[in-house]
Amino acid sequence: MSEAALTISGLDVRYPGGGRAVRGVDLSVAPGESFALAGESGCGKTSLARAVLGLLPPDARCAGSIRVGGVELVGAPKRTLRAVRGIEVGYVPQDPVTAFDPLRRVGHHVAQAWRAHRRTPPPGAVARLVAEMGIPDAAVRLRDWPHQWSGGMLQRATIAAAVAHRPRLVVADEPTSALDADLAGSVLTTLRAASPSLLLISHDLALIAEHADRVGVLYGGRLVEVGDAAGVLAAPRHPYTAALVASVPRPGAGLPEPLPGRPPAPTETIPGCPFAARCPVVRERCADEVPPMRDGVACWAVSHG
Ligand SMILES: Nc1ncnc2c1ncn2[C@@H]1O[C@H](COP(=O)(O)OP(=O)(O)OP(=O)(O)O)[C@@H](O)[C@H]1O
Repeated sequence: MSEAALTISGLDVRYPGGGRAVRGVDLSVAPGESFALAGESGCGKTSLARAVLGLLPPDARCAGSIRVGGVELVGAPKRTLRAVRGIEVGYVPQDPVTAFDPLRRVGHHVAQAWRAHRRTPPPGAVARLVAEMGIPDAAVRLRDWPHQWSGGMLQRATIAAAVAHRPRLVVADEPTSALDADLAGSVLTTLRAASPSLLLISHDLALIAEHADRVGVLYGGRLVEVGDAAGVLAAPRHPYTAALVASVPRPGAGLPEPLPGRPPAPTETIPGCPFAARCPVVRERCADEVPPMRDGVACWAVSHG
């Protein structure tokens, strides 16, 4: 079997003040795979993505292991993280408009992918790459200013920059949240086709079902369900995933059911299942024992009937 593009084991991310945003997460992304992380706001998706990119704030603490292409990133010196980021791991930001300097031409931004590593883009490479992302007349259009491009075109340019060095993995944190719904699908199709493997952060379950091979659902910093994306979202097994799916409005499906209560704060110490306080099928042991991940679900009610 070929080596995973990304292997995360026992990952914890803590912020000053005791906030534990990610708690003991294990996951891996295979070469060629698109893996999505889903969950409510505050569940730890961005903290996990930033840990992989080596972009956590300096006072954040990371424990456990993150391996990309055999290189351990947790505890690695800044020099190693800089060498990996942009070369082994590409990054597609959330909002393409703010990612561009309005006073620099679009081509300058894409060429930064080389300059950031003290390299010069080979002749024609920037235009070729941007054309591959579906921008017509790329060589000419690269001389435009960012305001002359639409949000969808700019996001395609950031994808071009993210894959310039043929990384093992692309990390994209809500890459379509600033785009119209009709553009989101086509940009994700481009992103997926351009990425050798993809860690996609999104709260849009419909986009995940369509554009990810597997999904991991995070709740209170813990992974509660992992599996085939379309399958998990069509027939969720964890009560939290089921509640998340039921809270999405769907045409012709009546009113969505809002999720009652609030997710736990990262500063809370929760001895058992993080979802216990909101769970419709809660058992006695859920309050005291963290359910282990079994067969893709971390839930006492599912794994013990
Ligand atoms: N720099 C920080 N210092 C302290 N706490 C932080 C910091 N960044 C994030 N947090 C907290 O960690 C928790 C997880 O945040 P994170 O941004 O990773 O979640 P998320 O699922 O990506 O949410 P969103 O979708 O809103 O971005 C939240 O409670 C957040 O307030």
